[in-house]
Amino acid sequence: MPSYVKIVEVGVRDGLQNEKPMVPTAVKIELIQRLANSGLPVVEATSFVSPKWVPQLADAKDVMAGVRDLMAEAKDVNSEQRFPVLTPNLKGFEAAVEAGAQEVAFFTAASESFVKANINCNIEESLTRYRQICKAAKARNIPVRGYVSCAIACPIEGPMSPMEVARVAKELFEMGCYEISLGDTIGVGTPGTVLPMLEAVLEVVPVEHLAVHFHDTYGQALVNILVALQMGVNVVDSSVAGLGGCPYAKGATGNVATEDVLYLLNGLGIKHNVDLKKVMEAGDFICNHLGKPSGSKTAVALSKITAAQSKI
Ligand SMILES: CC(C)(COP(=O)([O-])OP(=O)([O-])OC[C@H]1O[C@@H](n2cnc3c(N)ncnc32)[C@H](O)[C@@H]1OP(=O)([O-])[O-])[C@@H](O)C(=O)NCCC(=O)NCCSC(=O)C[C@@](C)(O)CC(=O)[O-]
Repeated sequence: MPSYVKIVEVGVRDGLQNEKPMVPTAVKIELIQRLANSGLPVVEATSFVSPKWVPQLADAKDVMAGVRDLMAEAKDVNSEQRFPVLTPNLKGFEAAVEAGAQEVAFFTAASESFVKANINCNIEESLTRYRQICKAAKARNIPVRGYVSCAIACPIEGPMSPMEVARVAKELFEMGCYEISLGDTIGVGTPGTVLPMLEAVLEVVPVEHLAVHFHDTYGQALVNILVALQMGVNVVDSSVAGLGGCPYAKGATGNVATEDVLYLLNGLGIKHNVDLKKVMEAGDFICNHLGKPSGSKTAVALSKITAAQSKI
């Protein structure tokens, strides 16, 4: 089991990208600010994707204007805090760099159908695009993270082969990604499927370069995270208040809630350097704005205790 886990907060990007009503840019920036203030080491800020494909993130450039101030503050206090953005092609990468991004991430999948539906190309074409981004990023000293979606199953094709997940992860690692995030995009995995997938990937990518990204559709995310931790993975993606979903899988819920992951890590005595209370406050802020209840069981339980205590 690792002694420290790095949480990659993806709620502002992965969570909000699925929200239909437009969230004002100022709300997104305040959410990023609140999450950064909780001590989260990585807060994914937005995506430089086509606004026709993801209208909610059409304000990426303006969001980054707010993030630039946070990056300056982080530098002032000598913090390693990072605010990566998603870039699906060279056009997105150039726009992200121009907007001040200091780290980027790109995303492919183990499923041909999902890659086609998500970025309108096949897996090999996506890898070719990403080699171009890696080259451009290396020239500017910009770290690059890679996602493999459908690491367990695809909403269109069904169960995925662990060998194919490993093949794509290896390609991303070899082209220069410092971290590969394995996504159970539709949250169908259990330890029975997560274990063989991780075993296959660990054959080709060193564990210190892996992250896990579980959606919680069937309530299996925490147990899957535990399996990953037991295998030595120490980077976990999560989303404040469990925001999110998958546009291609009806009923798929958001990422595992950051608050729930923190509660698990506290119980295991694993260090994370994040203030759970401040993450809960950030969750309240965005849930109030969206008019939705929190998807975090921990946040709901702890809020009830606090409310009960305030009545005594
Ligand atoms: C990749 C494309 C752009 C291909 O989309 P396309 O339609 O094939 O692109 P194209 O190259 O043919 O260009 C069409 C138009 O898009 C523009 N365009 C082209 N590129 C960009 C760009 N970067 N930024 C802004 N605009 C762009 C381009 O300029 C042109 O504009 P027009 O001439 O028609 O006005 C599109 O499919 C796309 O943006 N997809 C993004 C989908 C997405 O963001 N999905 C969610 C993220 S993945 C995810 O959530 C999973 C993850 C990571 O969380 C892990 C997990 O849970 O599994």
